[in-house]
Amino acid sequence: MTILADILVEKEKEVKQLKQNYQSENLANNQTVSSFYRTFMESDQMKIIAEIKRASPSKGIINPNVNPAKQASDYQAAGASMISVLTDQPFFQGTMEDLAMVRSVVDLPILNKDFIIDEIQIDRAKDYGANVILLIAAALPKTRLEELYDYAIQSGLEVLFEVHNAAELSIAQEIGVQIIGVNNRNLKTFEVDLAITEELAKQIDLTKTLLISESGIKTTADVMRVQKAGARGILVGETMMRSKDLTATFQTLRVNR
Ligand SMILES: O=P(O)(O)OC[C@@H](O)[C@@H](O)c1c[nH]c2ccccc12
Repeated sequence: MTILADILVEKEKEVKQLKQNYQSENLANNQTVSSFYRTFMESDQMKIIAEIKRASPSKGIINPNVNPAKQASDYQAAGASMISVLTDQPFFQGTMEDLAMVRSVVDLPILNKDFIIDEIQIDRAKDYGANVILLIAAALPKTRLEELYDYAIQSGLEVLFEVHNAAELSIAQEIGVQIIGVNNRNLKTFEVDLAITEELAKQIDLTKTLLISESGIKTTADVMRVQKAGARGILVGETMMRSKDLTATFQTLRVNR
């Protein structure tokens, strides 16, 4: 089995439990945050999405003792445009409480990074203060992706729709998503290659679609490469979590478009 398949088996269990125990508060999200799509599309700078990620299946333990609130406010102070919070527990050691803590200290949009397979996770993301959810094309059939996409949009959330190859990109385009994240890491083999962003970007209408390049970004040259391909933002986890000097790291990863 691939790691993605393993993760999805665990998610099925989590969702089953949630359905028994979790009562969505259906809170109106009344904190006004700016639109992810609009602010990124209108900016002439490459935007940085900084992630809170304690561990991962590909890298093992990265930064287990991170204080999510402190880390998020440091990200905001250093110039992040959005914070991504990994909330998967079994494989990434994240929690929904991490997300709630981050929400209480930043006013940036927040991405709930998880493996979403059911509407109840979208309700929960919103209840805990997320503005954006991730949908991973490789995780579900197209009909289900479309249902979850529509549900999230109707709930007032934005969706980062993640693809890794041309077939998944076609699905994104058929659904008509506004924001595409190209994951440079193959979730089945963990191989990372920035050429994936370059290849897929050629097939995207970048005047209408917001393109984010995700994973494996460490150097100025990496950022310049994906920005040249057409990305308006980068999603960076490990490099941020290992940084001893976030101001310097942000300077390294900041380039003009
Ligand atoms: O730590 P990195 O290589 O900078 O990657 C960050 C982010 O792209 C990665 O965490 C990620 C991208 N898509 C995902 C889907 C699920 C879990 C994690 C991810």
